[in-house]
Amino acid sequence: MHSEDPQHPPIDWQRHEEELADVVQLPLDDTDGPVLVDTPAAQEKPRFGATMRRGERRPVVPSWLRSRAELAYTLRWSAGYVGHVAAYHALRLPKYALKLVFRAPVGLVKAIGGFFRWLFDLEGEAVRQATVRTEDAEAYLKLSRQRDRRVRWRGIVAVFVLLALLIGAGALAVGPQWWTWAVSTVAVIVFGVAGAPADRPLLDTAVVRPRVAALTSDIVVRALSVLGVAGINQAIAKHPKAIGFPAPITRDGPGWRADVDLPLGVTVGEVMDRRDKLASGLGRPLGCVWPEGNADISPSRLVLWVGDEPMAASRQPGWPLLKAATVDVAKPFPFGTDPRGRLVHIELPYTNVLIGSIPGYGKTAAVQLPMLVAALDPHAEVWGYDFKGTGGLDPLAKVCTRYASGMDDDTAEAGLMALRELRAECQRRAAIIKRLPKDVCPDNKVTPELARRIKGLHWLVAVFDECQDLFANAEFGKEAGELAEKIIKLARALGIILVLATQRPDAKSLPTGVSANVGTRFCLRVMGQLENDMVLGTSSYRNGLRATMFTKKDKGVGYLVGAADEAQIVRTFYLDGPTVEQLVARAVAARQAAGTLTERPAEATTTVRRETLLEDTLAVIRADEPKVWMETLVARLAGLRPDMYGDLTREQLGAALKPYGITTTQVWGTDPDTGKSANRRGVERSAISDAVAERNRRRGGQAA
Ligand SMILES: Nc1ncnc2c1ncn2[C@@H]1O[C@H](COP(=O)(O)OP(=O)(O)OP(=O)(O)O)[C@@H](O)[C@H]1O
Repeated sequence: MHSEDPQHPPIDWQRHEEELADVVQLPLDDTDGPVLVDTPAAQEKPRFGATMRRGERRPVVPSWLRSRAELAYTLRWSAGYVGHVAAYHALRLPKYALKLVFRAPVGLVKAIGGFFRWLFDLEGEAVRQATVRTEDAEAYLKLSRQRDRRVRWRGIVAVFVLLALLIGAGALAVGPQWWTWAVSTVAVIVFGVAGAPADRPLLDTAVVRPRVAALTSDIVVRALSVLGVAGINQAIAKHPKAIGFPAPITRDGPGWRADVDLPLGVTVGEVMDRRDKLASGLGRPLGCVWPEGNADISPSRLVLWVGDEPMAASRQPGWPLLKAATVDVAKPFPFGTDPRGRLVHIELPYTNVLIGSIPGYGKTAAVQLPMLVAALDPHAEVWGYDFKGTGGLDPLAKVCTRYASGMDDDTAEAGLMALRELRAECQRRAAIIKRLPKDVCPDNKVTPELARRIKGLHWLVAVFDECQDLFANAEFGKEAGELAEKIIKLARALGIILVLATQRPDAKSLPTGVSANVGTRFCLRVMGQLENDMVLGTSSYRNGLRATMFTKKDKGVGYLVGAADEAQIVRTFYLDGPTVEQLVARAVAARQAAGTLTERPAEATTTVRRETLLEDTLAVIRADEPKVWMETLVARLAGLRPDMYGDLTREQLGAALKPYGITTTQVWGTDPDTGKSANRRGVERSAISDAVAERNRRRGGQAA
């Protein structure tokens, strides 16, 4: 009913209510009586402008045109497709020519037959015969007259055609030879095509396209109704159109996209939980069916994308940085592709990265990507720690300033030392930034410009793969967790990027202070809500981000949160061993050219065993020696354990002792070979005995 209709003036609710109150003595005081809740004002539709403002604007330029990489990929694909089809048919040209030659006589006979049928109007013959059989004289006369008329004018046309053909033939006879060839070729092609059997086309099939059924609203509704979600079934039983489609189902990349409004009270999470049933209802492989939520609109808005082929099986383009000579860490880098085949980028500056999954689903492969990006930037520093010791990151060791791999306490301790160093590095960097003038560093943070220009503020990417083995370590875990939390909170603005990967994201193996403060999260397949929420953030599971829906085949496929406004499903780029080695070789070359490879402290390659180094050093210093030169220590250690310390240099020993807080000082002493006294680098015995005591105290405390 229209409110301006003079027949139906707007209802005066106020008056009715007052009248009603007079009759039934309704209390009108709204504090202690029923209130009229559905007021006319509330029933009004929102004004045009308000709804327009909330409307979702479709992108003007399609996504594949907006991204340079995607445009390049689409153009490359199109060129490749056209090239393939052209080459395929070019090779078969002789075969096609032969086919045409053999088919041309049949085509000629067909053409002549057709011509005579047309000339004598033979199509109508059957009807004329029928009128003879039924002895319908009038109809027969009509048809015969029509036939005579037709045959007359068709005969005249035929005479002209024949004349034209004769003149043509004459011209060919007197014209140059190539005319004859040209006309014969055209005639063979035309009659060859006309003579082709209907079931055997002339051209072979250059590209076999997989046949996939289109997605329709009926199919979607049917699939949703077999999920066993009570809310959906009841709503459909009451009203067959209870499931709404706010936008037409469209082709989106290599698949279909359906925007679906689930019935009231049903959430997208309930559908995502039953992704396998949904796939079965749609009659598609599981890897093709990707339900997503759009919580900005409503928890019941489902965006269903159904791919033509399973995501894990579809061909992924190569990593776009495969050919790059150098890379800039400050720029977003391609991390993977989404189900629609579009590139997904992540940024490293000002964020930390957490990657989690059950074993064997692509954590190490995912961790390698930011590591390689940092490695390919000759001015960035990379640290790598692998606490499971399977050697997944070994190929990258060459470009790491610090690297350790192993599942022993040594590696865990090295990890702890690295975290202590990172903490100290944070303080150093903060001090540098504080000293910088405000116009150079207005936001008190490392900018790409500062990272490039100022020594000590370069990007530092520190990777801790299988970090659960560090954080759950009985001896070093607690301190490591506390340090990691502090670093994560501090380091973002200071150019330090922590990348953590874990296969056991629970409170013990991943301190909540760490998991709560990471900016970029990538969750591959996990088994439960707890792990899911530890990696993706609290309430993620409830909000429909469920990495539990990934199946056995979804290797390298996970939810990426924090890289864009919305969570994205991403399949990471997978680089095999030889490819990684190639990239590392290129990174090494770039670093050599830039003179940054030499920055690696000798400690990174040393084979010094940390657990005995302190004790061994203390053992070779006599109790009456307060200070000892480094070279004396190196010589004595080599004498103590030649196989272990035989190749040890002063620099390596210094670097190996540094993480324990032992620094070298000037020591006055006498050279035993020359008898001359001199001031050289050395260490104090007390520093070493303090470090041993501190270590024993820690171990004792842990054991207690
Ligand atoms: N993006 C990807 N695409 C395809 N396959 C992948 C991808 N990422 C990983 N895989 C496959 O998964 C396997 C396991 O990967 P990876 O070693 O990185 O897993 P992980 O989670 O680190 O395992 P673990 O916890 O045992 O160390 C790889 O060997 C590879 O075959």
